[in-house]
Amino acid sequence: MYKITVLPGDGIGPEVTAQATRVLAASGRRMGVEFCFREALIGGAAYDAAGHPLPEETLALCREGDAVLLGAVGGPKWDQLPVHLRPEVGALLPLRKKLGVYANLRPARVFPALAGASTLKPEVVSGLDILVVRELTGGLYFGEKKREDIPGGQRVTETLVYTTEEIRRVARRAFELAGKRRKKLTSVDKANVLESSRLWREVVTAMAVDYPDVAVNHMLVDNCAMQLVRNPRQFDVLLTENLFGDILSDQAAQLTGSLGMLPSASLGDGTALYEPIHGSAPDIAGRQLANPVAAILSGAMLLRYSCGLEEGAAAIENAVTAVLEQGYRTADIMEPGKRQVGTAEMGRLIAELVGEK
Ligand SMILES: NC(=O)c1ccc[n+]([C@@H]2O[C@H](COP(=O)([O-])OP(=O)(O)OC[C@H]3O[C@@H](n4cnc5c(N)ncnc54)[C@H](O)[C@@H]3O)[C@@H](O)[C@H]2O)c1
Ligand SMILES: CC(C)[C@H](C(=O)O)[C@@H](O)C(=O)O
Ligand SMILES: [Mg+2]
Repeated sequence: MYKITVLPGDGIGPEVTAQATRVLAASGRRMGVEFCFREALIGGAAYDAAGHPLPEETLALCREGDAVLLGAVGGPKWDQLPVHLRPEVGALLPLRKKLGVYANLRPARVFPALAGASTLKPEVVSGLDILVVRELTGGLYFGEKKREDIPGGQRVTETLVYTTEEIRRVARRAFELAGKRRKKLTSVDKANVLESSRLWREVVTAMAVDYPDVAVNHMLVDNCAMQLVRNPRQFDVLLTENLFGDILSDQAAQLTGSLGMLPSASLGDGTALYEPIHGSAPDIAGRQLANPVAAILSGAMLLRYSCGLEEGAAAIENAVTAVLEQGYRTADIMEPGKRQVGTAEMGRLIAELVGEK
C-alpha cells in the first residue's frame, strides 16, 4: 500500500486534485495496488481554518507518506497578508525546502491531438517533447530579503545564492535524464551578467566530461525564451535555475496548448512532491472549467518516480492521449468540432480508460 498525502489547496486546486486521485485510484484497481489518500490543509484554506498556511500536521503527514500530491495555493483573498502568512511564501516554498525537493521536472509534451490547440503553428509544435529541469530550492526565491525606508521612498534587497553543490545535484539529475532521452542538454543561464550564472556554467561544463554521450550547450535565458517560440523542437532537456525555470516552463506549457496540460515532479532525496505547474486560477475556480490533465499527469509522474509503477504511469498517459483523440476537450483547449466537457467529466473519462485493462 502507498500512502499519498493530498494537498488540494486553493482555487482550482481541489477541483483538479479530486480528478487526479480518482485516476490514481483507477490505476490502483487496474494494477491490484492500494493507495491510501490522506488529505491535509495548505495555503489560504489552511490559513482560514488553522491560522497558518503550512500547519505542522500537514508537514508531518507529508514527511511520513510515500509521496505528496498538491493542487495549487494562493489567490487574491490572501495577497495582502504579511509575507510569511501568504500561501506562496508561507506554505509552498517552505514545503519544497523542507522536503528538500531540489529538482523540479516539468515535461512539456504536445499530444498529437492537440497540435492545433497551440498558439504556434502545428508544424512548429507537433511531436514536441521537452523536459525542463528547474532548480527548486535555491536562488532568488530563498535568498535574504529586506525592505527599508530611505529618503523619498523605500529600498528592497533580494539575494541570489547558489553553491557549487546545489548546482551539481540538480545538474546530475538533468544529465541522467538527458541520457535516457535524446541525449541533449541545454543549460540556460545569464552568464553574461550574473556571477551565479557564471558558476552555474562552470559547474555544468565540468560535469559534462562525466556524461560523454550527452551533448551539452549553454544558452542565455533571453535567447532561450525566443528560441522556445521560434524553434522549440531544437530542445530535449533544458536545465536552469529557479526563477528562469519558473518563467520558461509556463512558456513551454503554452506550446502544448495550455498551462492546464503541464505536470511536474519535484524530486530530492526523500518524499517527492507532485503538482501541476499552474496556479489556483481564481478567474475560473469553482466553475468546472479547469483542465485537470496537468494534475492527472502529475499523478502519473508520482507512480513513475515514487512508486516505480511504470505500468500505471503509462496507462494514465495513454488514457489522456486516447481521450484527447476521442475529441474531448476542456474549455482551455477547446477547438471547433470537438466536444467540450467540464473538469470532473474529463477526469471520469480518463479514469474509466485507466480502469479498463
Ligand atoms: N503551484 C502553485 O500553487 C501556484 C503556481 C502558480 C501560481 N500560483 C498562485 O495562483 C494564483 C493565480 O496566479 P496566476 O493567475 O498568475 O496563474 P495561474 O496559473 O493560476 O493562471 C494563469 C492563467 O491560466 C489559466 N489556467 C491555469 N490553470 C488552468 C487549468 N488547469 N485549466 C485551465 N486554465 C488554467 C487561468 O485561468 C489563468 O487565466 C496566484 O496567487 C499565484 O501566486 C500558485
Ligand atoms: C506560486 C509560485 C511560488 C510558484 C513558483 O514560482 O515556483 C509557481 O509559480 C510555480 O511555478 O510552481
Ligand atoms: Mg510558476
